[in-house]
Amino acid sequence: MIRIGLTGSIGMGKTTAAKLFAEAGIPVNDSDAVVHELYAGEAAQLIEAEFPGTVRNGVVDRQELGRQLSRRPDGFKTLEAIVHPLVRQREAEFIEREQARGSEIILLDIPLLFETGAETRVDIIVVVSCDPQVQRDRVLARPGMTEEKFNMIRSRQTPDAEKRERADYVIDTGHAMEITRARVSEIISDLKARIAKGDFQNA
Ligand SMILES: CC(C)(COP(=O)(O)OP(=O)(O)OC[C@H]1O[C@@H](n2cnc3c(N)ncnc32)[C@H](O)[C@@H]1O)[C@@H](O)C(=O)NCCC(=O)NCCS
Ligand SMILES: Nc1ncnc2c1ncn2[C@@H]1O[C@H](COP(=O)(O)OP(=O)(O)OP(=O)(O)O)[C@@H](O)[C@H]1O
Repeated sequence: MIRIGLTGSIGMGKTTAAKLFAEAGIPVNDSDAVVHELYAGEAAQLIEAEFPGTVRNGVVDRQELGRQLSRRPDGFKTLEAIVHPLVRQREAEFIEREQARGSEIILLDIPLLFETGAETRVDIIVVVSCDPQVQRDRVLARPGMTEEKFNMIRSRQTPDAEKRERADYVIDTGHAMEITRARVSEIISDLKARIAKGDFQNA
């Protein structure tokens, strides 16, 4: 089974690209979606204990958590120590399920792939990327997003240029959606051809 790791900086189009892979029939594990689930479940009380006032009706209020993190950026380390092991566990369960189903290719959406050394867990790295101005316009248009929060998140992410350099495939998301969709199809076809040629030992 070939594991694709999909990553990219904030607003570069990971979620959109992951949807296109799923539509093309590739099973996808979406880490951000897992975090949303955890924040309404098993992570909530652990986070409330470290960041009092962030849980409302049993669910982590991300705006409030974001506000507290802006005041104490060192809090990211504490938060990640709670969240990342739980995310890893869910990912491992997904991989096991797909292995049992005999899937040929799967996709792991890992926003912090380079930052957390996740390269070793995947066979192929796909990076979504676009012009920084497009990225900025997309992100600042989101409700509740501020320049400060955008800069804080960006400062914790590996720069786009470095991500592109370390990628096996880059998807440029700065143009029409159809171009992104075509690039996703092209990557899948290329991977299938490489699997057929015997390029991967674990295929
Ligand atoms: C900081 C939080 C509260 C902001 O929530 P919000 O809903 O406003 O934004 P969202 O989750 O959609 O993230 C926006 C962007 O920030 C990136 N991001 C999220 N957490 C981090 C982090 N710890 N370090 C760097 N970038 C991050 C995301 O990948 C995305 O590109 C939230 O992202 C969070 O709780 N993060 C900690 C969990 C985490 O590390 N998730 C990402 C990997 S699984
Ligand atoms: N050609 C394109 N490819 C991908 N996304 C596009 C394209 N054109 C416009 N967009 C828009 O850009 C936005 C990309 O946001 P998306 O949520 O996919 O990014 P993300 O990388 O997952 O963000 P985050 O890192 O914050 O989770 C979406 O609103 C999407 O509709």
